[in-house]
Amino acid sequence: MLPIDDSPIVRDGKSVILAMDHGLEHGPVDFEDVPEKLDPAQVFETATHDAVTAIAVQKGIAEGYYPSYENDVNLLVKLNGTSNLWMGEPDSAVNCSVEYAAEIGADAVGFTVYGGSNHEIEMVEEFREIQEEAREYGLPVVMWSYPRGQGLKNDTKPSTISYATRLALELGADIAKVKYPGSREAMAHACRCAGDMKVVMSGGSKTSDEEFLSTVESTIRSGGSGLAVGRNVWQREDPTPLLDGLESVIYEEQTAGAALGNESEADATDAAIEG
Ligand SMILES: O=P(O)(O)OC[C@H]1O[C@](O)(COP(=O)(O)O)[C@@H](O)[C@@H]1O
Repeated sequence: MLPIDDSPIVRDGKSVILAMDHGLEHGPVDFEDVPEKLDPAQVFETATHDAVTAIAVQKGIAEGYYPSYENDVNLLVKLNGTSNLWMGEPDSAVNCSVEYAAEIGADAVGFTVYGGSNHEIEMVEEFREIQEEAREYGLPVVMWSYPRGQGLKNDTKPSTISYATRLALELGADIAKVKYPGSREAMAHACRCAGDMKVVMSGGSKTSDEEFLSTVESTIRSGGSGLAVGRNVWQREDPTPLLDGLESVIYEEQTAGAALGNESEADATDAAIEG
């Protein structure tokens, strides 16, 4: 892994990567409740919030919208992706090279590996190529480490998530993005399995502010380095209050309760120290 604390996608050792590749991965259905967010410029605007250290998008969105925001946001280009129209074993087509991502201004690259899929072997070979090329450009590599496929039905089981972080470490990722395994203990184990590599939590479908910030707090207390989140942020009509909360929980290590204004600053600090 690279020493990436000086990378623009890291702030005080932590990251909040705003993911917006859902139009490809899930389709326009994810935008049904917030049709105005179909305009990528709106999500780039959200990414200008101080809490956000990078926006993660596919090549086409990067080409079209990053030039207007290059002074205000850091860019993570996702190098592979699959649509929900694909009905086969989990796989992800490589649709952008590291060289092209660097050319259009990427500060980092992202790549999905579905460990356990029938396509794991090819995906890992593709990851080798992009990881080594990214080293030449000095670009951090974020692995969307999502074990799934064949017999792997529950992709958030603690043993699956700790395997996901370890797999990312062993294959040379700089940050592993994994689903939350359901408890602080399980997340702490997954982080230990990652050695010194950073682990960020994947956001998941939209939940309440309370539930989401509590899970994020648990991730930070477990040794996690932040999150890569999409729907929980941009599916909110006004994402700013939640991003303010994420800033408190992730960078200031406040409790979720304090971030939501439900407990005093002193209580929050005490809890953070004890935690
Ligand atoms: O494959 P899944 O689990 O449906 O989710 C894929 C999506 O989740 C992410 O990894 C994270 O986004 P969310 O925070 O909205 O879950 C996206 O980058 C991606 O589009």
